[in-house]
Amino acid sequence: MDTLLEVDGLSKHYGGLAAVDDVTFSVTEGETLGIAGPNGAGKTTLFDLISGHVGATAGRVSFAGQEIQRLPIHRICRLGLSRTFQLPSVIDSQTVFANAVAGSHFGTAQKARFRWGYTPEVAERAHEALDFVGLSDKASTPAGPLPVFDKKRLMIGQALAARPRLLMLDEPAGGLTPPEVDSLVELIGAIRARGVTVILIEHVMRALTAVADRVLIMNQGRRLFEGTPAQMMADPEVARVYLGTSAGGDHAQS
Ligand SMILES: Nc1ncnc2c1ncn2[C@@H]1O[C@H](COP(=O)(O)OP(=O)(O)OP(=O)(O)O)[C@@H](O)[C@H]1O
Repeated sequence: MDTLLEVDGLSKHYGGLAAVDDVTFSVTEGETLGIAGPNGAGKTTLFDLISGHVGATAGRVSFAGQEIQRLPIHRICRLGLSRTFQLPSVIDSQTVFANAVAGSHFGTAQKARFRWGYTPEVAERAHEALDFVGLSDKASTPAGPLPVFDKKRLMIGQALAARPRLLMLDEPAGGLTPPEVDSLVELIGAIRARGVTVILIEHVMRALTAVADRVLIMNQGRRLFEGTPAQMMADPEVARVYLGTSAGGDHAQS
């Protein structure tokens, strides 16, 4: 399989703090990579650097053979890389459908040619994405009052409406009940089955080990470990730095 994402020597410094410090890894097309590590390890900053939300201090990000570290967010999205956020970032005042349209439109290269602001193709992608995440029946309801899992699914729907080759999920299982985590694992399995490459940051060990082919553990901005979920669970350094901590230990029970 071909390499889809290549991260090489990527760093982000905030003054004297190296939030991400010389991180190198790659992701193969069709693979699911899990990222975990203690709070403040630099996981979200790593996502922000890859998706273009934050500029790198040093290093290179290559997506489908093209360097993207200096491209604006919408260009990166239109190349086929979309993401979700740790906290549900849906537009509360808009309907579920309008939220999906926003994601679909963001990922579409063509300019809006219709006076109501989106093309039939954009609407079609939005409907299809809502159907896929199981929110079609709520399409015309406002997003604001939705429960957490619905908002998280909507965020995933928005990202999928952009038709990504690579989907990056930031703590999708955070705040969910155990049955919701099961549904999420199923949903990520269905996304994988479509051939979409997935990178997820996840503290909930049950979710991480269920979906990830490979795991990258970060600590203090650096890569601490890379291997299979089984190798991770047996690694003494990962146990010492992450799984043995209250964060990792508590979440491992979830
Ligand atoms: N805009 C910023 N300005 C200054 N420091 C920042 C900024 N963003 C992140 N940091 C710092 O960078 C480090 C890494 O933060 P980051 O949010 O990437 O960690 P994380 O691994 O995602 O943590 P968590 O699991 O708690 O979400 C932390 O020390 C954080 O305080």
